[in-house]
This record gives sequence, C-alpha cells and structure tokens, in this order.
Amino acid sequence: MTENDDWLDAIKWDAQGLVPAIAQEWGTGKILMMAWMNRESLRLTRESGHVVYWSRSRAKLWHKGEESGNQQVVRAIRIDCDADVVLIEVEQKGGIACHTGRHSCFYRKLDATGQWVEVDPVIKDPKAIYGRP
Ligand SMILES: N=c1c2ncn([C@@H]3O[C@H](COP(=O)(O)OP(=O)(O)OP(=O)(O)O)[C@@H](O)[C@H]3O)c2ncn1[C@@H]1O[C@H](COP(=O)(O)O)[C@@H](O)[C@H]1O
Ligand SMILES: [Mg+2]
Ligand SMILES: [Zn+2]
Repeated sequence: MTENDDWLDAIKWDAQGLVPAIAQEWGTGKILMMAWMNRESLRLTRESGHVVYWSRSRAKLWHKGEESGNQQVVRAIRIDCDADVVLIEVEQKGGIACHTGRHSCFYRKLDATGQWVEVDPVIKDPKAIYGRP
C-alpha cells in the first residue's frame, strides 16, 4: 500500500505555507531552538531523519548543520492539539544548536530588574564553527 500525504495535510500551514517548529532535545527535554518549516522541509525531515527547516530570511531549505556540522537527528515528530505547531525531538550533534555557539537559542533570561541576562555559556566560538567573523 502506498502511503499518502494525509499526515502533511493534517497540519495547519499559515498563509505563507509555514508552520513553527520547535526542536527539543531528546533525553533532556531542553528546548533548543524554534524555526520554520514548509511542507517540503517537513517531508525531507521525516525522509532523511535529519531536521530540515525553511529559512525565511534566506528563502531556502536549510538543512540544520549544513555549515556547522551541528545536525539534528530526528527521534520523534509531534504536533500540538490544534496542529499548528510542530515539535521535533532531536539528538543535537555537537551539543550546539545555536549559531552563537550555545547549546540552546534561549540563553537570555529576564531577571527581576527587567534586564535580559545571558545565563548560558558559549560552548564554542562561532568564528571557529562557521569559519568567518
Ligand atoms: N545556524 C543558525 C541557527 N541556529 C538556530 N537558529 C535559530 O533559527 C531561527 C530561524 O532562522 P532563519 O534564518 O530562518 O530566520 P527567520 O527567523 O526565519 O527569519 P528572520 O527572523 O531572520 O527574519 C533564528 O531566528 C534562530 O533563532 C539559527 N538561525 C540561523 N542560523 C544560520 O544558519 C546558517 C547555517 O548554520 P548551520 O545550520 O548551523 O550549519 C548559518 O549562517 C547560521 O548563522
Ligand atoms: Mg528569527
Ligand atoms: Zn540561536
């Protein structure tokens, strides 16, 4: 029996054909990053077993880790109750999801005085990761 695209049709794509995708670290439950997916990127994510986003700023498919090597290996794909957010459970290669060289993109935290404070360390200098300043 050939599989159909019902699983993709079930998603509530926005007016741009995109859906927000949250990457959550398999095992720790930590939220690593949030980016966007279109139909093709989600299909490729499932088929390849590696996360592929749609970059709005670069307007192209973005195989996470294509420059840095910090790929995300898919362990599970979920949708929320109303099917307008995708959650991908991943193994984060290199332990770095963020292009700032941090584990997670959510490294700034609001403190009691209303300041955003960087609370997580840079694991690797982004210049070393991306080979450019
Ligand atoms: N690596 C990242 C990266 N990692 C995590 N994120 C997060 O992913 C989000 C989506 O990035 P997009 O470029 O798609 O930008 P967007 O949010 O869709 O659109 P804008 O907000 O830029 O308008 C960003 O807002 C970041 O929070 C990253 N955003 C961009 N990059 C760039 O992606 C390129 C490839 O990096 P690797 O995938 O690690 O090889 C490099 O040029 C990196 O600078
Ligand atoms: Mg952004
Ligand atoms: Zn980031």
